[in-house]
Amino acid sequence: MGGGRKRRRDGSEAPSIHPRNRYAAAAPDFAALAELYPSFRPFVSVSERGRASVDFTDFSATRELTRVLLLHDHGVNWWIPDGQLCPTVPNRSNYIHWIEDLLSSNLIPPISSSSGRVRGFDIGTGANCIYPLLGASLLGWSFVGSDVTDVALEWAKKNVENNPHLTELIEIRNANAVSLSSESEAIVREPIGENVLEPAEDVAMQKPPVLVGVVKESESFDFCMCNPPFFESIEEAGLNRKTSCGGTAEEMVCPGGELAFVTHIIEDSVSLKNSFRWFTSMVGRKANLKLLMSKARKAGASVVKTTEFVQGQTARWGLAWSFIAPRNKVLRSSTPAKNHYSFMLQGLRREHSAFQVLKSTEAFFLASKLSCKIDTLSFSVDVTLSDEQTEAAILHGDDYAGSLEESSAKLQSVVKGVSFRITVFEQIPGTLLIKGSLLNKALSGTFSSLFSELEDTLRMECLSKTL
Ligand SMILES: C[S@@+](CC[C@H](N)C(=O)[O-])C[C@H]1O[C@@H](n2cnc3c(N)ncnc32)[C@H](O)[C@@H]1O
Repeated sequence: MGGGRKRRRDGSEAPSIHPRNRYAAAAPDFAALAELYPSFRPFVSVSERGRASVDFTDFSATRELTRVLLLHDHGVNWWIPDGQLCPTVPNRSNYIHWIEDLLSSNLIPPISSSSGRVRGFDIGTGANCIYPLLGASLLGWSFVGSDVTDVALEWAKKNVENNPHLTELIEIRNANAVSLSSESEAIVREPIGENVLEPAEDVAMQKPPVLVGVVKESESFDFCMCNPPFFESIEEAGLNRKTSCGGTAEEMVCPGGELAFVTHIIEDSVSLKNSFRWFTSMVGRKANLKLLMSKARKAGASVVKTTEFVQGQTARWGLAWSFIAPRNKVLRSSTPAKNHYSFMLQGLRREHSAFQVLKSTEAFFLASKLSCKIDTLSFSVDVTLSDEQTEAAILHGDDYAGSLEESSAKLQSVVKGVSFRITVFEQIPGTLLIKGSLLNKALSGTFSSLFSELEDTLRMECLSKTL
């Protein structure tokens, strides 16, 4: 997922605009847009060399640019009142295309949808309603967009109604209109994991509903997405003076910041695991991303993926998780099972020594609730699935594509004990080779998907690379 990448000064790969983004080949042509849209003209200045530019520290200029890009390139009529959060169209499109990648990847099987149309849930759609408008106009997806403030709900509805070709596709829902005392709300408020940020979880408990109680019982969605209120205070929100994208306290701030908000989504996702194929959220801090990945795993997610979005001056990540068992990757009669996998980590800094990576590998399997034994002499980690985990992988997972009888017969023949071994080799300083060997052949599907997740996790921790 992602296109060709540039290297940062520290050797890690910088994220790049999604290859299917409308602006991947060429950035918006301000001069041409100013010719076509007189209302945009006052916001465009042309340098002596003839280069047209827009002052991104001017809210009115940013808003007018968004308006003309949505109109010119997407056929969408759009407006927001002064001060509301103003989205940048190319940046927001990257999140939509990443979800498109997740949906089309073979990682997990599709859910059956009655209409055949992709259906998404945008948590906190804002007055700008940007994700439903982009998803519906670019890809024909349908959406429920939720919010809690009067201004967001009023303007999101206006933005939908002003586009009659999209009104059938987008429903705006007031998350506060659901009863907080509903039974479903009580079901979800069981914190996940032990001791990972209890204060944030406590704060999340007092917040308005996010998914549970807002999603109706009979509903199912291909994905949810969210650009959460990132900050704990409006002072923290006001730190980026290089752009003026507006944003009121209600939009940008929530008690506990993004960590509490996304924790709330993860907690809700446990109760709604069968109602969504993918749960996703944007995350603004790398330290939070790591914590949230671990929370999703502790909550029982079977797949956790991340990406880094190109987002101007500020870094932003995408986090996705699912409870659906990963698809069968091997063990079809025509596909021989693969017993060895490997990948390289290059351009590592000193703190990412072979020992540290070995410890991170151990932490990854422990977070996935697997038992493992680290050997610091041979630089290896042996991973063992319990009998129950092995049974679940074979009978309910996708490690075997045969009938129930065949699966049971296979179960009898499974050799119990160490399932696979991960070894870390230092090739040259700054380059590590990670090898995985399957010792219990019955678990090749589980092994291949866990190894691919380990690769994603180590790359994210060590290299800041899109996964
Ligand atoms: C950072 S803004 C994102 C707006 C828009 N999606 C965007 O990307 O520009 C966060 C939004 O979440 C909304 N919000 C806060 N708590 C919420 C909740 N419990 N349920 C739904 N929306 C919520 C806020 O009102 C705000 O509009």
